[in-house]
Amino acid sequence: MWRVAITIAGLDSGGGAGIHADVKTFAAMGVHGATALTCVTAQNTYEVREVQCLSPAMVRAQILAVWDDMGIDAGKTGMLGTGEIIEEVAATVEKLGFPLVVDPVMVAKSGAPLISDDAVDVLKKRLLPVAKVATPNRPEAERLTGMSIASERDAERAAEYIHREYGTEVVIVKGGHLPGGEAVDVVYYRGAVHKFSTPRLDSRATHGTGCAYSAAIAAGLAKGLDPLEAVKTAKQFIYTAIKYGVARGKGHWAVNPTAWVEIPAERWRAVEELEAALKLVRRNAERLAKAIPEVQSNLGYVIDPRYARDTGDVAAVPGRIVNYMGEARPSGPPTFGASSHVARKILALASRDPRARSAMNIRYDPELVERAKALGFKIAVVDRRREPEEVKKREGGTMQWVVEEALRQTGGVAPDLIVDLGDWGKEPQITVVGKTPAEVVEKVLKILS
Ligand SMILES: Cc1ncc(COP(=O)(O)OP(=O)(O)O)c(N)n1
Ligand SMILES: Cc1ncsc1CCOP(=O)(O)O
Repeated sequence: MWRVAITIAGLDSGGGAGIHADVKTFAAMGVHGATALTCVTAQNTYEVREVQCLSPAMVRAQILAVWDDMGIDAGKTGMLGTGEIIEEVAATVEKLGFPLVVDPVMVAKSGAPLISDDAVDVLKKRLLPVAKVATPNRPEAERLTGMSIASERDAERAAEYIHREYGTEVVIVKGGHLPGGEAVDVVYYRGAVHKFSTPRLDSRATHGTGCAYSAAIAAGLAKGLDPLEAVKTAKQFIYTAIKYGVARGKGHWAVNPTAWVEIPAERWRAVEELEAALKLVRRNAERLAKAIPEVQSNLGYVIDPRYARDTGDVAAVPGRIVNYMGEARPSGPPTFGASSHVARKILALASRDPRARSAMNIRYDPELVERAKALGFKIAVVDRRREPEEVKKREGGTMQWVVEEALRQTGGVAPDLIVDLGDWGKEPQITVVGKTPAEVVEKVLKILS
């Protein structure tokens, strides 16, 4: 059954925080996202320029319009703007009774206030008592408790205080603003303290973190998860959203809630496409056997370069494509991390030209190069004997150097072929490059015909 979660929050015109972050999160977590907009902000990754809030009655009307039609399984609040809006939201949620996650948003990452000073008191006295979960960060918890928080122990005390003083059932003091190699969230729930941690990411993409995290918890509650299960999943979710943030803008880049579903989808797609290309290899096994070098061949395909970090993100053939009794034969099914050489070349290529996501190494033969030339393929020729000694010594440096040399010749656009003339003890070979593995195999077949 479809579950419905509502975000009662502000709009960030830059799309990084507020209702954009929340609705993306709801979608990625598989619940239907509804919204009750509180305020519009003219905002980007580095500043809030203007703020205009709706009337409390209009906020209530949005919540009721959703409630009267679909019902609401859980909700969350973000930027509420004014004390009057907070009053109205608290009264409405109290009446309807759905579980509410309160992200007590006070200040934007860029430093602009998102709630009036007098409203903080209303938030404490009216909204926190009707909330099931509250997710203050360190400065917000300090403002709600009047305590100074410098350690995990302080965070525990603050969480317990918020529960005791305001009656919120589950209080999470987030660890993002505390020092340490791990980001530890301290959760007070039913008289006990629980901790959830992930490695601290040194990332510029933190705009919208609190929004997406609280939305992920609300999505979990909407699905009927126990609060601790919801927090555990939300913690992994926000780690991924920060790690694969939206690298655009001059300030704090936006978190990327869609990474949660886009990365698994990308990995699935890469394997499917590689499998199809390997079928093409099997159908042309005799012809392709002539292209297999001494070191054997591999055919790799990297996931969308926005998400590619290392060779674990490149699907290839474990045990390579071998020449078995005059037939090209893939030794195993497409697997991530199965290639080192070809994968490193692909990573270097795709980081410069995102369309170049697949490659296959084949035997060097001047005749094949001539045929490729006649076909109009773009060719770069790299003499590895010119590779600087310090690059040779660096683990994995050679593949990167070969690609950089090739791209230097083609003005940064990936060529169809990189001809590597080899070195002492290094077999010369040709790397055929393309957008997809099927395109690469087609190119190899054309050169061989
Ligand atoms: C409209 C709107 N709502 C909330 C915020 C807060 O987002 P951010 O500045 O990224 O802070 P965290 O929520 O991540 O702690 C905002 N800027 N705009
Ligand atoms: C050994 C070697 N050297 C350059 S390509 C190649 C074969 C494919 O290697 P990998 O399976 O690591 O991609």
